[in-house]
Amino acid sequence: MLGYFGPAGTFTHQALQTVTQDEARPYPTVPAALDAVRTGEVEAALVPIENSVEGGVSATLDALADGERLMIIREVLLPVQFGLYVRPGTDLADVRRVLTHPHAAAQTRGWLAANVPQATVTEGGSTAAAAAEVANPGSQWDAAVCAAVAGEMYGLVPAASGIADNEAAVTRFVLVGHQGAPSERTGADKTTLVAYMHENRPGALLEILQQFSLRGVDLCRIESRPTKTQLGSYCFSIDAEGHVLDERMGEALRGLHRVCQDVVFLGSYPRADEVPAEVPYGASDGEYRLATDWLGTLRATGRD
Ligand SMILES: O=C(O)C(=O)C[C@]1(C(=O)O)C=C[C@@H](O)C=C1
Repeated sequence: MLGYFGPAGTFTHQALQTVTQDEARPYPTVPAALDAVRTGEVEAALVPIENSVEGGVSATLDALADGERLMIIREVLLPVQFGLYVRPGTDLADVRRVLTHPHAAAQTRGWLAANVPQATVTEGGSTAAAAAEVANPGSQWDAAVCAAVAGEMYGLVPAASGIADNEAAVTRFVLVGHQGAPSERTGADKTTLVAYMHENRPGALLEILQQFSLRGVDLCRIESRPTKTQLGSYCFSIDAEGHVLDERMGEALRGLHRVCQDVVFLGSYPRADEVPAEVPYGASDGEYRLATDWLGTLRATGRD
């Protein structure tokens, strides 16, 4: 059984339905969904990790970095569109209190300010949980920012549709399972990790970046997250193009291990867009192996 950030009707639920129709178990928060994987209640869980407008989902980045180790098995991309959903009979002009997920609030901030300037927006739970709450006849909330699927599922009607400030927004979700052998290498892969520096000193971040750039590995995402030990202490959450089985990625990880205090490997898995990695000159597996063989001969015989 799979788990997901729920309840039914969240964008995460919709993303899950693009990969399986099997019954799955909803969890009210991302940490709860990931803990259910840790306890074995579910085999794996789908959670949001990044949005093209709002950036990384901190709850997910932190829950993956902390606690018993988990691994990303695959990723799913979903275009996200929002509507303002109300109980039947409520007009846009009557909307005073709006409830939604923080990422959804951020992606509709401009529209809400322009079209319901009288409303206050409260962030919490998920978009679908907000719809379920608004559906309550005695609810203190007048409207939810959510997907059409969620609005309809909980018996609400749209006071407005297509309210995203950026219509091309896409959210990326990851299916997270137990630590184990990484997913198979496809040639169009991503690797996710968290790098902890030894100490805060000049050039430490540059040193981390150099491990990738020297080996021709492109980064798709890098974000600093607090280590939560003290103010000003940060680690780096990174998505890099390629698989841990790629020679250049292996070299980059070896380099990171030498210069970092800790490197948390969170998986190598196929890219949802299936775009193959661009391997720069001198960075292919064949070229790495030739160089290793050459050095081996040199060391053994002195001949190049
Ligand atoms: O609340 C939901 O529906 C979610 O699936 C979460 C989430 C997010 O965390 O980014 C997913 C997609 C949207 O960007 C807004 C909210």
